[in-house]
Amino acid sequence: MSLAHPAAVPKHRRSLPLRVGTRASPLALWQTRDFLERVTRFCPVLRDAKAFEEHQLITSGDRIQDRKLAEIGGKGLFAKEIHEALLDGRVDFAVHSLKDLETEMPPGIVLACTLKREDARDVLLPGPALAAADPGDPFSALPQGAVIGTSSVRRQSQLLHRRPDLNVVMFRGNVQTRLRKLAEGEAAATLLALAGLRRLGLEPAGSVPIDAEVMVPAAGQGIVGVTVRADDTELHELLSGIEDPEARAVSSAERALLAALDGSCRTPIGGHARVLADGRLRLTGLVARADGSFLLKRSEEGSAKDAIRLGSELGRALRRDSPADLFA
Ligand SMILES: NCc1[nH]cc(CCC(=O)O)c1CC(=O)O
Repeated sequence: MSLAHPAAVPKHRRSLPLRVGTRASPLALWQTRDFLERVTRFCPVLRDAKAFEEHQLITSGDRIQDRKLAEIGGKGLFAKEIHEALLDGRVDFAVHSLKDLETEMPPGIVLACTLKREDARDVLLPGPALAAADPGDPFSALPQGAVIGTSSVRRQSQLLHRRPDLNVVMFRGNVQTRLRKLAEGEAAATLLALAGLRRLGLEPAGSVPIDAEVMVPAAGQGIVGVTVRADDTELHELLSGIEDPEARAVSSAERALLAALDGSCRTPIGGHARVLADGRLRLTGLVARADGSFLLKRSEEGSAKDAIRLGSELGRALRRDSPADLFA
């Protein structure tokens, strides 16, 4: 069956089904199935029930649940096995949370498209024992010494910088697991990505989104990215048809910032770009120490066409003005 569609007429025919690689968490599956629906809308020839085959892959990040990501080697762990399946030809493309993808793709793999961003903000979720947080100032509403569950050094550092009295405890596992721990009182509150909660329909009452310049999100947070083999030009062309140019611009700036900072995965780093009314980009970058004792945050504006340069330059400036040991 041919993949003919309005934007790209394929040069040759390939056989269906197309095999999509995905993690097996409820969020990953939601994102993958949502993506397939979008492709199908864009390319009606794929509306066949058998056009796609879902391959659920277990990654190292899924297997190791008892340690901080920062300690076990960071974000690449959610993608390594998926990249391998792609390079081995076991799958044809793969759907990822962009924030879990390393800034530089392994040789032979390209980021074929980035999808429209869901809300990039982190959200503060108070547990049952806590009154709803004050939307005006979510941090100061937390009681003295409160226990906050998170295993993200980025969230931890920003919290502790504002509230050194808080006690941060490790919270890992998928979104549902963390919500269960919160309900069982393992922490008074937790912080999660709003995007994941919203996609799963789990955005609880009383949760407070925190402005992205107050709690700087992770680069790529809220954006789904799709990878393909670099030599599969036909599929690359098809997938890039549903690219969201704004998501590409903001994520390019954020990921270039992250790459320029080249922190070890233990370094708390945040990056968030948005498009201003005049079409320019505003990028905010953050570097901190995990205990919050050092925190540097800066914003720059620039042309969306130069998103990568904007990110690299802000990243280099932040690096220059931070203690060298953060980048060991
Ligand atoms: N690290 C896990 C992860 N990867 C992507 C998301 C949320 C969805 C997104 O950012 O697109 C989450 C959960 C979280 O951080 O709360």
